[in-house]
Amino acid sequence: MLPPLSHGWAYEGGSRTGGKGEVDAKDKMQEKGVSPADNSHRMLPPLSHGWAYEGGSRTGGKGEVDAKDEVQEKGVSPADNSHRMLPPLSHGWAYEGGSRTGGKGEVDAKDGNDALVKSMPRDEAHVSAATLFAIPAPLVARETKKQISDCTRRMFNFRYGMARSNSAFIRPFVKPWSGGAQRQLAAVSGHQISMKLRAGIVGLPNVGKSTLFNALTGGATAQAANFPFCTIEPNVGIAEVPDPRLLALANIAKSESVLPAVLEFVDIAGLVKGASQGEGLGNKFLANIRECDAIVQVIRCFENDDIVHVSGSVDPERDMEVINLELALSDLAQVEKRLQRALKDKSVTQAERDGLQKVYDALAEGKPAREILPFLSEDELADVGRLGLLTGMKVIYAANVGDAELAIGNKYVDKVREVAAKEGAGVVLVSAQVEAELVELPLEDRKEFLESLGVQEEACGLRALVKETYSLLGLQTYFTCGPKETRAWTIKKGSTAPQAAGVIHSDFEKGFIRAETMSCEDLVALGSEKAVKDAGKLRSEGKEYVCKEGDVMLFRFNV
Ligand SMILES: Nc1ncnc2c1ncn2[C@@H]1O[C@H](COP(=O)(O)OP(=O)(O)OP(=O)(O)O)[C@@H](O)[C@H]1O
Ligand SMILES: [Mg+2]
Repeated sequence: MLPPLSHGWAYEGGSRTGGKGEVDAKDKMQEKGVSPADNSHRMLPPLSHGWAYEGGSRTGGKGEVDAKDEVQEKGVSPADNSHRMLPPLSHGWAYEGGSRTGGKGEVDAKDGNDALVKSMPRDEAHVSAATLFAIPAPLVARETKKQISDCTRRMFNFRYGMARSNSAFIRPFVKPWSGGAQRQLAAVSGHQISMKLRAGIVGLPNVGKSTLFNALTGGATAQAANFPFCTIEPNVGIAEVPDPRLLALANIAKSESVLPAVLEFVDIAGLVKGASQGEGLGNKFLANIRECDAIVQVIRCFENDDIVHVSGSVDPERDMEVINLELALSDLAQVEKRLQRALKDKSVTQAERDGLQKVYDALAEGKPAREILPFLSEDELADVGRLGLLTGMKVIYAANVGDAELAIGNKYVDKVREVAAKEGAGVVLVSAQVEAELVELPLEDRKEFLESLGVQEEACGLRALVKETYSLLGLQTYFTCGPKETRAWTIKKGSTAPQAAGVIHSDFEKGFIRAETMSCEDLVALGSEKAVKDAGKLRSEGKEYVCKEGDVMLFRFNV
């Protein structure tokens, strides 16, 4: 029986029913096919506000809870959250928890207007609004499925989950709503949207994935500890793309706020040999990685007898092979299943079947899908392209070394480089351990700490990893810069000025006239827009202009 709450609960996915149900009861829980008595194991904490439970909770199912008054966040007292007061909606809201930096949300609104609620004062938002207000785009009201065009200052409903990391420890995590086919994600702050892409972190158990994830996302969302299968439920978090140019620009414009570009990372359970046959846990969560745009494969390259290696020794080549094989087998199973269905399904075209067959053949020969996908026609790709094949994604190998080796690497890293070179994949040297220590330090001390390790900030670690992911995904940055904010925007390489404008708002693209453009380097070197103009380096670019990395742009548009 549930505690007598004055607001509703929603349950979904039945541990007992096997089906889905939803409850919205004032004081009594009703669930399809489950009598209240059966639910005694579902007792929830007697809170005056809501929680949501998700797979791995004591229900084993999914749920979401509406809160009325305010939201309680793990480790943060309600007083601290006064700025997160929930709006008096008939429909409730839950907020991001665990870390203030991670997660992305869901617009929970009856219609677009319902989603328009109180904004969070900047000074209280310990991280940029970009990270807090990260939501799938285009914004869609959940119930009406209508697109919401005005994204101004909304609060978002974050689903909570309870992950059981081991038998003794239960912690909340943030579960994203991936919005079905809306793969293109965006971060929202104020009235602006920027493109956000996702990278999935995979690797053997206990190699440092969660440690790296936490450092990347600047929080402690994922439990990281020295035992294999520490992570069970996937963690999702947003990493700000570090860019020293932002601060330099913000200083010039005396901007009130600075908003970096963001990338999203997903941390899943470790994969082991035989995962595709159900060994271990990771395979279950590969589905989360299928929604990603790229893969970061963490390879253990540090020696430490205290940290268990599931295979008993450090051997990057073997480890890479195990992981890549499991990814390929998982893809093979996926394509095979789909192919069988497609053969019976009359709505699937012959070209689509051919596409599936070609990919199946390549995978069966031990080739990654990325080798064959570029050779398929658009029609052939239509079906297989939706499968989110893991071996079809670009990979970055993150060679995780001990702190002393971050500057120069070691023999294991050389091995990773050798294998990666054959595949044409990138390698980034990181030390999850160093990164975990770095995020604890105040900004001004980080550089010094890295210098003590003989490391140049940009050359390795998270910055390099994010940068590499960025370039792997074919992305580049441009800036908008003014007294209100300085902001980095993500665009695909080769984007034209109107396309770049469209990342901010579709109206900017539609009504594009010109873009006042200067290079970030010029602006920083000359110190003001006026100086850039006087030096004849402020350009007025038109519709055909292909943006360059680091352009600072001001769009003139007319709608
Ligand atoms: N570069 C490193 N040097 C030394 N120790 C490290 C390094 N990276 C990670 N570790 C340690 O390895 C252990 C495992 O880390 P973590 O929990 O992040 O691994 P994981 O890959 O997420 O594991 P799982 O698959 O079980 O979830 C932790 O104790 C962590 O501190
Ligand atoms: Mg982990």
